[in-house]
Amino acid sequence: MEKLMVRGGRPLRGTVGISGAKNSAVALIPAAILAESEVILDNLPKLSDVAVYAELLEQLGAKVSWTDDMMTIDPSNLKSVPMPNGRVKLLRASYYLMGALLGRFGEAVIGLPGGCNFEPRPIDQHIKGFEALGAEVTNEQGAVRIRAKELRGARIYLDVVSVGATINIMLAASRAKGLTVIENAAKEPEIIDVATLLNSMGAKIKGAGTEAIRIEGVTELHGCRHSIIPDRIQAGTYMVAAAATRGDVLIDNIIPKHLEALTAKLQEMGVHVYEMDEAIRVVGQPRYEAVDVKALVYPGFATDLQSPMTSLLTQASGVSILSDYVYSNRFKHVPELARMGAQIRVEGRSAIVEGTRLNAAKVRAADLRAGASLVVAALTVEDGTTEITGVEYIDRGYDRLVTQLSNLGAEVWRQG
Ligand SMILES: CC(=O)N[C@H]1[C@@H](OP(=O)(O)OP(=O)(O)OC[C@H]2O[C@@H](n3ccc(=O)[nH]c3=O)[C@H](O)[C@@H]2O)O[C@H](CO)[C@@H](O)[C@@H]1O
Ligand SMILES: C=C(OP(=O)(O)O)C(=O)O
Repeated sequence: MEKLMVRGGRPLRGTVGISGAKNSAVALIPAAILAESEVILDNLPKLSDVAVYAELLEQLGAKVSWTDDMMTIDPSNLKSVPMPNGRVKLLRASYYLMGALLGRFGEAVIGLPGGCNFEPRPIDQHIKGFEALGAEVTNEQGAVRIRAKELRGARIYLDVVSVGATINIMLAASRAKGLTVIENAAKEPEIIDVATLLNSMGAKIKGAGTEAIRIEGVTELHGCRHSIIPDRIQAGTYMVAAAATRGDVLIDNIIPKHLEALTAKLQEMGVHVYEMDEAIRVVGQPRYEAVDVKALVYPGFATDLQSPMTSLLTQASGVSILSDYVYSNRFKHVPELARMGAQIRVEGRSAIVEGTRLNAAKVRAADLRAGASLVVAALTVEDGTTEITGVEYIDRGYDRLVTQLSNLGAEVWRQG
């Protein structure tokens, strides 16, 4: 079993360049199959989720070539092949094949998605959206079968603000007849990125990034070239790691506005954070104040940064409370951090963290960001080596993690 080994206690120092965003990439790749000709995606992150998605597109008959950070997708010979099982189960974002295939072929059979399972993650709002567009949706032995004779635009009010449902409805509606309005839409930067790609392909989408998105359906979409936005969650994780190790790191090639909630929280703790046009410098300090954090939908504090932030708050003086209002049970990192000596208790949707020194231990990443949280925690440990298993989760979301951390002076390596 592969492990990530971390010998901590060294302040991170230097510059780290951030790759394209996972959560954009895994939506842009399926979006490309709505086109009749070649789509080129630049600034693509090297992640296992992206590799799985490339294979899924190949199974559907697309020609995919991926070199460095560029992927070319030729969907001209695509078919709506049923995918009830297999690799669709490996990632959460396989649900975007539902919207994309529905838009292109009027039908799709896709197994219920996998990905990180910190708690049940329903897709009822995606289904509600497809049905509003005129599709018939049935559940057949764990796979979702969606069929529409004709997709017609509709007004869809989301009962919960959902990134996935907003994007999935946008994908299908871009080829529906007439106007679709998504109300109570999610506003995450990745949604704007997908709308930008679709508009470059010939779609007519307005309002992405606000709570009302208007999509005027078109009959055909064409190929284009698009550069993926930087990964704000990877960037945020390095910001947190720089603060936790009392380092001095320039996080480069990012959009600082996407990280405003984290920047404000770090400053409230006493971390020195300097925003530049496309970079943020984080300078750690000897003492931090405890703070309360509420994970919310964008532009609130990102739930994907809640677990790494928990590790940082073990390094603050006093008691911090982290509450997650997006995923109320996203605390699989807590028992593992406790093995490292952390003083944390979970009450309802909150983790209550008392500042303390951490020690080396053998721990397991139960999901992607729980893994990131363990890496941040391990980097603070002054003596001994922390062994982290569950590396396959971390590989879903961190591009060349060992190289990036080593370049910042950390002692990190993979074993086994
Ligand atoms: C691939 C991807 O982009 N993943 C991100 C995406 O996941 P994902 O798109 O799956 O998350 P959502 O925004 O849909 O989920 C937000 C909340 O709505 C609930 N919900 C969602 C859909 C639905 O049909 N019904 C329902 O009840 C979820 O259980 C959750 O409590 O946004 C999450 C919230 O920012 C991030 O943690 C994930 O990293
Ligand atoms: C939960 C995450 O990803 P996914 O939705 O792909 O499982 C994440 O990126 O933290």
